[in-house]
Amino acid sequence: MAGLLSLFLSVGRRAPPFSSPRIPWFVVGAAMLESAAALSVPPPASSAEPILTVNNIEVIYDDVILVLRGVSLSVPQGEIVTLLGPNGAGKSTTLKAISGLLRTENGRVTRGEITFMGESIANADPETIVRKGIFQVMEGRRIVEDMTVIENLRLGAFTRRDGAKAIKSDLDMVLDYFPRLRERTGLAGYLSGGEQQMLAIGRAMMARPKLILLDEPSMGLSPLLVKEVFSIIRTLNRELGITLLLVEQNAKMALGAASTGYIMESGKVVLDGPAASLMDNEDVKEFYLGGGGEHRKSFKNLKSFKRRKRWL
Ligand SMILES: Nc1ncnc2c1ncn2[C@@H]1O[C@H](COP(=O)(O)OP(=O)(O)OP(=O)(O)O)[C@@H](O)[C@H]1O
Repeated sequence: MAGLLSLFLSVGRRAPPFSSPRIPWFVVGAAMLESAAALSVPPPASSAEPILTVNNIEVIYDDVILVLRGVSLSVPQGEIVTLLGPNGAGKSTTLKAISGLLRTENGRVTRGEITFMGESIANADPETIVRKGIFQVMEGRRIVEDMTVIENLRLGAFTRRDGAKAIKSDLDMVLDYFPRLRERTGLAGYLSGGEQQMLAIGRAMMARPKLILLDEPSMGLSPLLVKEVFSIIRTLNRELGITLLLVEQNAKMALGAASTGYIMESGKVVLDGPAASLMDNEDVKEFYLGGGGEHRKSFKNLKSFKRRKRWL
């Protein structure tokens, strides 16, 4: 089942519409549960109860490549939290550590704890994590291009056991949120980039998630489509109460939608706080909201980073 999950999370991006279906069946290694030390709970980022806490995690790929070093964050129930940072900072790795997809890339959480709705999920298998209510929409959308829109959406419901009627009703609900998709009856490979992103989000909704991990939804989209996708993200959060953890390069859009932001660099969180105050922060403005560009400095040299306490 982890292989099927990997199918639509990991492949399909570059498949031409009429190519033959390729369904790699990942052989996921045995669970490598670490006896993570009991750590204190991070301070709440808002008044809402956290649905997810990541406490001081370390992640290693291929048993040797240390990528995350003591990352902590808290996602309050019903809110949108964003994770920002330059390429290679470890944002996607953080999402994969939460969704369990790390193990499909020979990575694992070697220290720290991840707690979802009070239960430890660090190093659990991806299917178990989907069943608990977390669904990751991977960077690059990863829809299955040689399946139709409806077939892609139905894939999102593959862990559900509540019957065809409930699934059909959710399919209609998703298509109501994405009316553009209702009109697209051909193969998903022919959808525009924005429609593919909508399909990827719609497919996540079909799993009835409590928390969606969304990796760079604005990637490769025109400014108009970015606005449309973010408007849908806000609507899903407001109307369906879905909590979102959003990784983005578009800091302005992400901080505009989120209640809380975390900024990562070189495998660590270097700054965090309410999204509105991050928007007003001079360093964030310089680094992420227009200034800086190619020559931006590192957060690690800032006094505010040096003063920042780690949750331990
Ligand atoms: N499967 C993997 N095996 C080994 N190293 C990896 C793997 N995936 C990512 N890395 C490394 O981990 C580091 C963090 O990568 P990650 O993709 O998490 O960063 P990111 O902040 O999401 O960046 P981007 O915005 O470019 O996706 C990088 O140095 C990357 O090369």
